[in-house]
Amino acid sequence: MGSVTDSPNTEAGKKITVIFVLGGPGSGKGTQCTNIVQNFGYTHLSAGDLLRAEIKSGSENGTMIQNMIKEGKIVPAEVTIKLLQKAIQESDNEKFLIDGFPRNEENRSSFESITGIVPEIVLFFDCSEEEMEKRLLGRNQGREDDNIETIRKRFNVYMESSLPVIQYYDSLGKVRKIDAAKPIDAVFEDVKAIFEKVVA
Ligand SMILES: Nc1ncnc2c1ncn2[C@@H]1O[C@H](COP(=O)(O)OP(=O)(O)OP(=O)(O)O)[C@@H](O)[C@H]1O
Ligand SMILES: Nc1ccn([C@@H]2O[C@H](COP(=O)(O)O)[C@@H](O)[C@H]2O)c(=O)n1
Ligand SMILES: [Mg+2]
Repeated sequence: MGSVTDSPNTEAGKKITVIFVLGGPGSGKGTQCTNIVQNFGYTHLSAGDLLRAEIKSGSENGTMIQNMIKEGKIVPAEVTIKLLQKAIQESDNEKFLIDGFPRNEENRSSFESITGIVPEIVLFFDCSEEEMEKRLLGRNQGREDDNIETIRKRFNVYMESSLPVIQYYDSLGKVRKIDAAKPIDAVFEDVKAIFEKVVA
């Protein structure tokens, strides 16, 4: 990986299928990715989880990443893309759910120019802010950004920077919008219907 090729989603001779999983903070991206992995054999790469692991690893970028996450800001694309590339290269799988990425225009355009990978489809979990706030405040996973002050900042970043990326993919006909306000099992029924149509 690292350069644009004639066959954009090809890495070391294997065809890579990438699905971006987008939606607001707390819309249920991680929850549904777990279900998709169990049922459809994808590997789940959460950009947020990779960044949190980078902090824990004691990397030189750790303090910068931690400060950005506390403020609900988007880490420079170059950092997140390196983590995603490494995870893709180290995996034996060819099918990836990339959760929480691209989060802004810089994420999107840098990923495309650096990797040449284009998503097969983009899953968009659509949920009201009121419901997402309730879920995040009840999540109880010890995340430093699940407090009301940071949650509000994350919502602002989502509206200003992430929604335009979803709109961009919608203009390309790639977005599959899901009503994420339903109960978890009902959301997964809708997700399944979409995946049954995706060519493996
Ligand atoms: N459909 C749902 N109905 C009710 N609760 C849900 C639903 N989906 C997920 N949850 C719960 O909401 C919380 C947030 O879900 P999850 O971590 O999957 O969201 P996320 O989109 O990955 O959030 P983030 O962007 O912050 O990582 C979790 O506690 C999860 O159990
Ligand atoms: N592409 C991304 C994804 C995430 N971040 C930072 O991580 C925080 C948590 O992300 P989740 O998807 O786990 O909610 C997010 O608020 C950002 O600070 C990022 O910078 N770039
Ligand atoms: Mg998540």
